Amino acid sequence: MNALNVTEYVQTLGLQAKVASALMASASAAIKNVALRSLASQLRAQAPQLKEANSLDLARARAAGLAEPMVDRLKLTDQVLETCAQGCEQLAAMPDVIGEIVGMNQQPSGIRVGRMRVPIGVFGMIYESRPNVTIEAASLAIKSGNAAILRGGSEAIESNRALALLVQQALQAAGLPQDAVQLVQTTDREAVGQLIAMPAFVDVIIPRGGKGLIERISAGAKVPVIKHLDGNCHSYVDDPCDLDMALRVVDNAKTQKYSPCNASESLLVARAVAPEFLPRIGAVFAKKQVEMRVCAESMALLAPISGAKLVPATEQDWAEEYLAPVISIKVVAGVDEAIAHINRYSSHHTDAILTRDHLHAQQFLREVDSASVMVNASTRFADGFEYGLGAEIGISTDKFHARGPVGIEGLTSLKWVVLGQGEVRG
Ligand SMILES: NC(=O)C1=CN([C@@H]2O[C@H](COP(=O)(O)OP(=O)(O)OC[C@H]3O[C@@H](n4cnc5c(N)ncnc54)[C@H](OP(=O)(O)O)[C@@H]3O)[C@@H](O)[C@H]2O)C=CC1
Ligand SMILES: N[C@@H](CCC(=O)OP(=O)(O)O)C(=O)O
Repeated sequence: MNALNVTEYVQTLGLQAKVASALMASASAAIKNVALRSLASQLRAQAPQLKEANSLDLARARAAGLAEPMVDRLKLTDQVLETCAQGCEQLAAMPDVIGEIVGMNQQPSGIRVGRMRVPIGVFGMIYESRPNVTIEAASLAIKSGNAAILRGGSEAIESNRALALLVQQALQAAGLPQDAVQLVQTTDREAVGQLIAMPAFVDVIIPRGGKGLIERISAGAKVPVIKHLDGNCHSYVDDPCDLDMALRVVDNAKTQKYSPCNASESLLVARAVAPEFLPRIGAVFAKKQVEMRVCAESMALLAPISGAKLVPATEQDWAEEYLAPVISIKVVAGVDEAIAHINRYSSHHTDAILTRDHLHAQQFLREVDSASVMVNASTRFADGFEYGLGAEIGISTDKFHARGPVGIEGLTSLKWVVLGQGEVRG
């Protein structure tokens, strides 16, 4: 496809999505749920074909030397497909919020005023090479009565093509327009440039990705954007703290998976507990070959651990999202310094305090300026499914419209409805 063809191609997707969005907005809850259940059963029935398509992506990624955590997120295993299928079924079982009217109140004039939840229309989404996101985004689009144009990462193109075909078949089987969910079939990045510049067809753009993507979006977007950006997430071990609990939680937050945006990239430790806690967590990281980028005080406490990969931290490390077996570690005076450090260096995605002090916990919740703030829990919980949303579009690092894990409500807006009986304004 040349540049002109890409432009025309994406515009066609936009036009088709716009037409489909009107039909989706008026579709009944029952029909949308039929589509979701049909998609779930097809994900199970077609698992061998989906894994075959996925194996093409995996072979290409490995040949290109993609890092192991990134290969891991590209995989469509039986377990990943089953989780996707269950997610569709859970969404189907959830109440339909479209058309729901809230806050209806009678005014002195006699009119009754409330707000109705409606789909946004068409959303365009650009996301990483994680094929299960295609199903999460498609199923949320269906349930919320929107149309979606999906542009997944290029390493996942074969998997995404196979998944998008199933989604369109499920839509058709339910009598819904198949263009309600369309995949951008080219990996040419020109398509992204076009997708973000079509206000006539696309109501909102949802980018999930790192700094390169956001630069492109900031430079070219002509429609509103809900940013889902990098996660430089912190775990802060306070004084006083249950250090056995902190050990479990920090280990999970860093090492359960290295690629997700909600993995902790930075560990802060209160000075009073550092001599006891740092050697213990350092031994865990050493065993798992996690490189530690450390402040001078941490270095002195961690140096005796055999096999520890220790590197003096630079200023850049405090702001870094590694997405790899690497963590930055800093000793701080206490909760005030921890909060100040987090507000300076965090990407405002998810940050956690591990503490026994109720007032410190309350202070952390109030003062840390991030989309999710947690007490005594792993940052890895920042996830739509874990928050009870059924599925997630991603984790918004914006403050407006939607913040943190975005589910059905984030894909809707509230319009005013006014019910009268012939009242006129005096
Ligand atoms: N907040 C959230 O919900 C999430 C955030 N992330 C963040 O994403 C990043 C990791 O994923 P990674 O794959 O490296 O992210 P990238 O930003 O490299 O890629 C994400 C998507 O954006 C596209 N893209 C990237 N740069 C450009 C550009 N200049 N022009 C057009 N398209 C572009 C990619 O396309 P192509 O395939 O062509 O490279 C891909 O589809 C991390 O920072 C992570 O925290 C990830 C998941 C969820
Ligand atoms: N909310 C998701 C994280 C999604 C995410 O960050 O994905 P990725 O960056 O592709 O590994 C989860 O915890 O599963």
